Amino acid sequence: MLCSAAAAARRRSGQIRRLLSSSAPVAKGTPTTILGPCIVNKRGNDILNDPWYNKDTAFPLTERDRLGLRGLLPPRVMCFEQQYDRFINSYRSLENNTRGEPESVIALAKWRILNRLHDRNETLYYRALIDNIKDFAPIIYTPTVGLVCENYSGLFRRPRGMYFSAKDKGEMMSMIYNWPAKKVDMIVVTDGSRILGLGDLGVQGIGIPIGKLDVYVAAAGINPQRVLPVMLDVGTNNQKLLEDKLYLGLRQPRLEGDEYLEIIDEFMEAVRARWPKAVVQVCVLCGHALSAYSVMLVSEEIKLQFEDFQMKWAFETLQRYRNQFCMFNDDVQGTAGVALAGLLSAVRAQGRPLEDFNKQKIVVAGAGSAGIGVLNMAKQEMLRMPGSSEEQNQFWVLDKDGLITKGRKDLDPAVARFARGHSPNEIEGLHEGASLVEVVKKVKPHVLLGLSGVGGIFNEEVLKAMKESDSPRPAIFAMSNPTTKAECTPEAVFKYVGENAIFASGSPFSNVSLENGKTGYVNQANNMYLFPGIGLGALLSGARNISDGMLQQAAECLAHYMGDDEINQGIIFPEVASIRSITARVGAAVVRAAVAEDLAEGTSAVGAKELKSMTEEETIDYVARNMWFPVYSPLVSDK
Ligand SMILES: NC(=O)c1ccc[n+]([C@@H]2O[C@H](COP(=O)([O-])OP(=O)(O)OC[C@H]3O[C@@H](n4cnc5c(N)ncnc54)[C@H](O)[C@@H]3O)[C@@H](O)[C@H]2O)c1
Ligand SMILES: O=C(O)C[C@H](O)C(=O)O
Ligand SMILES: [Mg+2]
Repeated sequence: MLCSAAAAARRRSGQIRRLLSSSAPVAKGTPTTILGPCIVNKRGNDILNDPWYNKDTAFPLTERDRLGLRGLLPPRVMCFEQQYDRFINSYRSLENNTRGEPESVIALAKWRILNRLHDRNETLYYRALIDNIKDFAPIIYTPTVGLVCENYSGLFRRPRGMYFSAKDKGEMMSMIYNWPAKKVDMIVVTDGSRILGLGDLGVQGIGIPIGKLDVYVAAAGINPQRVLPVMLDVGTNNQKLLEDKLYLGLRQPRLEGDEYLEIIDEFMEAVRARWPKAVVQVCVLCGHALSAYSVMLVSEEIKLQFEDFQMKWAFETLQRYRNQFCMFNDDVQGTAGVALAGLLSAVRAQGRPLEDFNKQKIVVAGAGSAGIGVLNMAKQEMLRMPGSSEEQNQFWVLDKDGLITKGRKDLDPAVARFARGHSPNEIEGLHEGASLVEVVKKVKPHVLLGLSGVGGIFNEEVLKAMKESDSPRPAIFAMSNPTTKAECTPEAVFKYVGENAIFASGSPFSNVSLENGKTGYVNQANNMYLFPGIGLGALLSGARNISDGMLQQAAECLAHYMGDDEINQGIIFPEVASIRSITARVGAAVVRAAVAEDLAEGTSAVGAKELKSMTEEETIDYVARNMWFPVYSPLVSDK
């Protein structure tokens, strides 16, 4: 049926077709597109209340008749495009009606309207999200997701995802079967202990896995029926929450040590028991509405993303599970790749060859899970450059106690490699615990990178010192989230460091209009540019583990995505709007790295041999074609 909003709709479907590049030849070995109707077992209100099947007013008359929907909906049948326009219009009028109100009020109002749609009609929700990712990402993801987590117990209306608590010890193996979906491709799990830069938010941290998985669907086309957000509630040390009458989590201090690990171990084993390799098989037609463009993803092994665990558990769980499960820690590994891409772009922006990366002086504020992850990956990259050695230390790392030197008492082994000084007393004119401004003044770094979780620490004095950087294009990465925790604003950077500065932040900021009429570009250095591609690449390669090589290739892919012209202007990361195309490339880079390392076991649809025979372009095409795309599918057979 053609609807009256025809012109806009046609334009949009043209864009969608191009996005899917369905005219491109199918890569050799690509699984065939599955067409044809899926049959739903439900009837009547059970369908209307199931966001996966629900089409609201768009159920055609035949489906209304045969699914017991007649009389449960107003008589007029709307088409998808009309519903879409109606939703976008109401979203825009909300924007108009809330003008002038505090930002947090507007952001939460926007989140509510999107969340209601998510709860009601997933097809429409994900289509709106994909088409408007630049506008909606800051609502369903960073920074608004932080506000949602802070207020989660009050905002809670309907559950989403699974909750395993310390009280469920011994029960998880059976609980995992309460999850209704037979197949799960991607799990994002948190224990809520370090939510963005907001600290321990206990059970309220569930908002993060939900937001990350929304990005997985929008950016990587992971089938939303096969994602599982998980909260492991082992208590909280947040006194305010423990005293909050509305708090929905366990009212007890966090478990520590073996008690903690026993909970995580039990959850991991439950996941393995429910979705082991043998159980997951090729499924040609199953009971959910596949889009006509979709290709079935055949998950061989579940992929797990660990998110927002406090540092000690982030590293411990990564070491504990990375060889046994197909998992990665986004804050340690995803962030590292994004930061590395930014660091390499900063070298290019200076007009220097990439080999000069090992001559960059880099000051890092924050030696936590993200900071250490970045340092390790950057060091690994430097060691690949000619003339590098383990002894050469290009990093100055600060934590809450200032510059970290070899003289630091109880030096954390993870950071020892980057501590300054050959001996406790010889620290190049700086001292243990030196302040950020002292370090920047003395070192004149090429890059100042913040992963401290402390807003505003790149203050006027620090930024003015960065103006004296040895780089013609000093780079400032204020990567802490959410917005209030950013180490500085772009306005301050372009004012105090100058118009040549390169700026990137973890949370989104607007470009800055400079006094000379030029634009000061703001880049978003957020792991959202990598984790969807890492997850999708791992899934499609059928890799059992996610290796350093796969992560390295993902980062390099992102680093090379931008052209020289853009880099010269200070644009070092792509537009969020192009996230599907970036993710296709990153995913392909991950698949190819897995193949090169002999880790790719392939899937039931595309075997290891076929993956191996694909060219780079064919791999990108293969990844892009395996992205789920939301369209209504017939729910009754017309045969
Ligand atoms: N942009 C992204 O993609 C991205 C990815 C991961 C983490 N992050 C953000 O990075 C921040 C840190 O995350 P994390 O997991 O490393 O946290 P963490 O708690 O593990 O580490 C924080 C570190 O910052 C240090 N610190 C505290 N105050 C400081 C100060 N005044 N000066 C210098 N260092 C200071 C702490 O000592 C600690 O080493 C969070 O805000 C998080 O949201 C951003
Ligand atoms: O969630 C984000 O926006 C990025 C990152 O994972 C973080 O913890 O800050
Ligand atoms: Mg995170």
